[in-house]
Amino acid sequence: MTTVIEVDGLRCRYGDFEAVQGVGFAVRRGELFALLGTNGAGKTTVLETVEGHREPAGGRVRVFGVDPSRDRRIRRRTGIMLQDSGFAGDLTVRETAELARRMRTEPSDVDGALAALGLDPRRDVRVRQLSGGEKRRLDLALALLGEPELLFLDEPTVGMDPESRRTTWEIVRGLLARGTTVLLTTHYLEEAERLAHRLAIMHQGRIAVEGRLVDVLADHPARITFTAPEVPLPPLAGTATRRGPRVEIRTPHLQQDLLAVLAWADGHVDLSGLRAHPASLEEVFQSVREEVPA
Ligand SMILES: Nc1ncnc2c1ncn2[C@@H]1O[C@H](COP(=O)(O)OP(=O)(O)OP(=O)(O)O)[C@@H](O)[C@H]1O
Repeated sequence: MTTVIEVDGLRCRYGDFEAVQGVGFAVRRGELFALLGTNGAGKTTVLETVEGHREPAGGRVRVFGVDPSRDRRIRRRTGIMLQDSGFAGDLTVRETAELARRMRTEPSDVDGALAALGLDPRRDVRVRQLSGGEKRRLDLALALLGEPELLFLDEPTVGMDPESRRTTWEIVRGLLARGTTVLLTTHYLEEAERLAHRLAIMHQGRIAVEGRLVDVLADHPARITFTAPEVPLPPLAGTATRRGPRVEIRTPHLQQDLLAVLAWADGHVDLSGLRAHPASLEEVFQSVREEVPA
């Protein structure tokens, strides 16, 4: 499968401060790679470098096989959804899209892009009168002009209501199905869970966790919880903690420990409220925040 983005040993500095300290990942064609992270982890810096807006202090970045900071030709093949498109607020939606179209070198269907984002009824409204969610949809419509092969989405659904967010996810899924490659940064873990083929969690300039969601979750302890009388528990692969009658078992072997608990309880102990959960992305994120020393 073709690799669209290759990042290897990337280092970025702001003066003496090394904001990105040896980051590497690859994104294949048609794949959505989500870059998650704690505040100030370095996501935006990585994104800007891959977009070609920033030169690395070290390491190597290739987009469509070339250095994005030196070879501008790849810009025709990419779309960038900025945090704020920066167009004048007194232009209408249609005028803004038309202006953005003229800045692209290849033909673009302005009306199609606005319709795809449900902005048709708002085409004659001034941009400053749009809601926050409508502005984000306009930013996405502008990024889609020219039908880019590679799309950079920086916090695409901030300010959107749940319905607009779902519509945006549908649009992104449609783009992926047509082979578009997407690099996404988001603070919404659910967004990454729903869209990402693979993801990375950054913390303090480094990637702490990377992989497919199922693999990332499988690498973290699952939880078994129940309420039971205070009798000794069976031998377990995981670690059990008790708070009164409430028992929580954190285990790398969910099936094995669940079977052990069920066999132990069988016919003797009432396990009220028994629940078994694989790790959630929220828990993985939390453990990254806690485990990597500052
Ligand atoms: N222009 C700058 N000058 C100095 N330091 C900067 C500059 N821009 C970013 N930084 C610092 O670099 C680090 C990484 O910033 P970056 O914006 O890439 O992180 P982020 O992961 O996108 O954060 P957030 O999720 O909070 O937006 C942070 O510590 C930030 O304070």
